[in-house]
Amino acid sequence: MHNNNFKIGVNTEIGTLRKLLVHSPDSGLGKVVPSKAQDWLFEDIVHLDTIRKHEYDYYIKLLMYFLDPAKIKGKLNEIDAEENKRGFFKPNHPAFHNSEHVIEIQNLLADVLADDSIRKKLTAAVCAIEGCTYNLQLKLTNTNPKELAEIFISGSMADDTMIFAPIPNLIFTRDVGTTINNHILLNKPAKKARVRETMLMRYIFFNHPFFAAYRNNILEIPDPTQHFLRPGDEPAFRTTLEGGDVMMVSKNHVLIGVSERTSEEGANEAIRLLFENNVVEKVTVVKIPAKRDYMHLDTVFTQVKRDTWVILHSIAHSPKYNELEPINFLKEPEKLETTTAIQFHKDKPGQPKYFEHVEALLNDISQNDLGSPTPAKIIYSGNNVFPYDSREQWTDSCNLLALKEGVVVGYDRNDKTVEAFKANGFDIVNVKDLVADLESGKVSPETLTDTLILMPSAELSRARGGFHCMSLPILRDDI
Ligand SMILES: NC(=O)NCCC[C@H](N)C(=O)O
Repeated sequence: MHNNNFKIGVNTEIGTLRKLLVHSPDSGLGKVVPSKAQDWLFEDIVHLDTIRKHEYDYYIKLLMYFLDPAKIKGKLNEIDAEENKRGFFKPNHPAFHNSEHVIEIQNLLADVLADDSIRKKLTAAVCAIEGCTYNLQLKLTNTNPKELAEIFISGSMADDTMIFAPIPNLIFTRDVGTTINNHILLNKPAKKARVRETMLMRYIFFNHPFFAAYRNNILEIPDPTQHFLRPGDEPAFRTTLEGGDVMMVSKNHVLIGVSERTSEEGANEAIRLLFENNVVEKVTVVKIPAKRDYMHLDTVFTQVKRDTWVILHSIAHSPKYNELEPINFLKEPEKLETTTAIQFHKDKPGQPKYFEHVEALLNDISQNDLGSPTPAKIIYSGNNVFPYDSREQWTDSCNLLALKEGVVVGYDRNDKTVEAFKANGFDIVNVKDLVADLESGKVSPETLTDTLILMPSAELSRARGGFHCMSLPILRDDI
């Protein structure tokens, strides 16, 4: 059924993207109610038709021109025709694109569920975490795999009856795992709303034929034994790690954010696994303030080119405090908004290296890991002008996806950040114009350089994640 030459391999954040996992907004996003929006980690309720037709579909089109042009080039009019009812974008529709480069998770799940034994096990597991009745479990076990995949993700039966909560954050595929060279590090979510996603992904990675050759390369973070012995639900010592906190910056070097979502314990386990399995030689832990605004490392910076990064200034350089102010003697150091970068080397246990600030780390990656002859250029969120710096970071100005080195995808709403890109010599294009030019042949993915592609964002940004979050790269070219 599938191509046996399926390869995975990512060793930078910016090499030309060849394959990624995505999930298009499913009906579950249209079921988020105001009273649950925060619990389900959405900032607001979203309008399903708009988020799909007027926002996310453009992302799929763009990805197709770059990663799988044969599926789209010359066919755009037909794909967009009213009478085709977006079939190209709907996983269970006969006209669905079924790309093996822009890979829809719901379809991988359906493939895995076609196996009777896996369907039984996974249905039992989902029913256990969602507290379903045994009768419902039997009914689900006997449901057609494609329909069942949709139910597991949306939380609703085909007749629209809700049987459990949706998992609307599955659109943020970044967070479920990370490709590190030819290994996959699975997440261990901090938030309850993301637990079912993780379980579905575990079954996919361990059972889908695409990943058959890599089964021994899947790294799972265990809980330490003493975890079970602690009284109560002690959140302070939980071992958690979410993919948005992991960045594969160069062949031998991974960044791990310790954040609202990834704990020190989670980072510790990940480092141990990466070193024991000889996956990389260096891991740098970047500790950022644990707050909702920052959530994951990729919400405060991402890489654009080997010598260019976009970052929130207060993360790049921890705010300077007036040491005469009493407040600095009253607060615990960790409650101050400081950010630290600590590098661990596989061959130098117990001898971490400290960076003066995050910008120094980024410069070290650009020059020493990636061979940039000139120091790193830093583009700041909101052009580093108050209050646009934090406003635009909140709407993902720092959360860009590189389609290739220098060509990045971001939201159209972060005006000051866009100005900063322009000032740094980047072309700014609107995705609608770009898609038209890619279709007509006026522009080609190969010739595009130094460009920020602006995407419509009014609804997507309410879900609190950008295109870095909405992508799980599994194959990139070396740079
Ligand atoms: N890597 C990311 O920062 N992902 C964004 C996740 C947004 C989602 N609403 C969440 O809070 O988990």
